[in-house]
Amino acid sequence: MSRAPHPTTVAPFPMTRLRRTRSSAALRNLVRENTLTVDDLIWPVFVVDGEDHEDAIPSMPGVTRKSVDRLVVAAREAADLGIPAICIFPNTDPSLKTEACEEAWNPDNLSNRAIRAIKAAVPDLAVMTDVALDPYNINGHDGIVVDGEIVNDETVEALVKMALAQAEAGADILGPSDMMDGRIGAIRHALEAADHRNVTIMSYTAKYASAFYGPFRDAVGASGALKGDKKTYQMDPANSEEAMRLVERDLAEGADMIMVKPGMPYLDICQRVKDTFGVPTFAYQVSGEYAMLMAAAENGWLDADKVMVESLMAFKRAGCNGILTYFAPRMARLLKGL
Ligand SMILES: NCc1[nH]cc(CCC(=O)O)c1CC(=O)O
Repeated sequence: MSRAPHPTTVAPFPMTRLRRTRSSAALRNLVRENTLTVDDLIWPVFVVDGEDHEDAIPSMPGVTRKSVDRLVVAAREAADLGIPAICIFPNTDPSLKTEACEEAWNPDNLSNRAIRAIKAAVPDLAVMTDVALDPYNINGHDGIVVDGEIVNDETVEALVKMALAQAEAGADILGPSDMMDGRIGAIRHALEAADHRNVTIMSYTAKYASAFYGPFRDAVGASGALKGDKKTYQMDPANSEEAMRLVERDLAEGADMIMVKPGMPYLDICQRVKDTFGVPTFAYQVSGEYAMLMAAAENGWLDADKVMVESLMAFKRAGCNGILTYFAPRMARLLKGL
């Protein structure tokens, strides 16, 4: 992954034939610049109330919402495959959604129950969370809405309570995905004050206002609630300089890891972040990217395994340390030859 300066010493043809090192699998293996391993994978999962229950998400073929008991089984399987981390997203009962989003910091909410159950059963698997109010918000927004405005500072106070409850439940990685200003610093201070010194923060730093989140919003049941769009807090897809400022800001506030989201349409941002800051950098291959590849595969237009491998390798080439991907178990199985 080290990037040499562009070579100026290439001998002219035919002394140099760049095809030579492509001429056999053995040579290709020798000169390969990047590798994809199971250590690169974080598996996003959906949890729902109930027992021994699982429902399909039509826009995400092969992905299901699972009750906590089933999620624990899936988490154990993921750990057995060598997947280092799982990321939990709750499908909250609509009756629990309010304007103030109090369910977000209920120590016994669905997400916190799932964290506890997984950490008890599979302690070595890192558990990541989503820190944002949308699963609990009657408005479907990531922040508290007052007179039509998504209010920043009140939201940050709520996010701090939510983050602390997740840390108490045993989360290893907190993932603030809300895009409010000042939330990383506020969460970091609160974690230190509560002696959660080793809880890490992977900030959704460059999170764009994207149309690729559609299937996810179906999966967590937020599509119906959301009025309007998220453009006053998520980034404009036209911007790259702004992403650099956000990364610098989040690092200064105490983020341990940086995320770019969505993934495939934003590989330039991944590469820029890694080249500029050299910090642990992750990409989220989001629901719409997964849906797009799987829909084509189900039509027989693309080979699912091949586009999975190629799309995930692209993140490594761009400099990412890892990828949140719904393909995680499938990719892990393929890597193991299963
Ligand atoms: N805080 C919400 C959140 N956390 C992760 C995703 C999207 C993930 C995906 O599409 O796979 C979203 C949706 C949104 O911002 O509307």
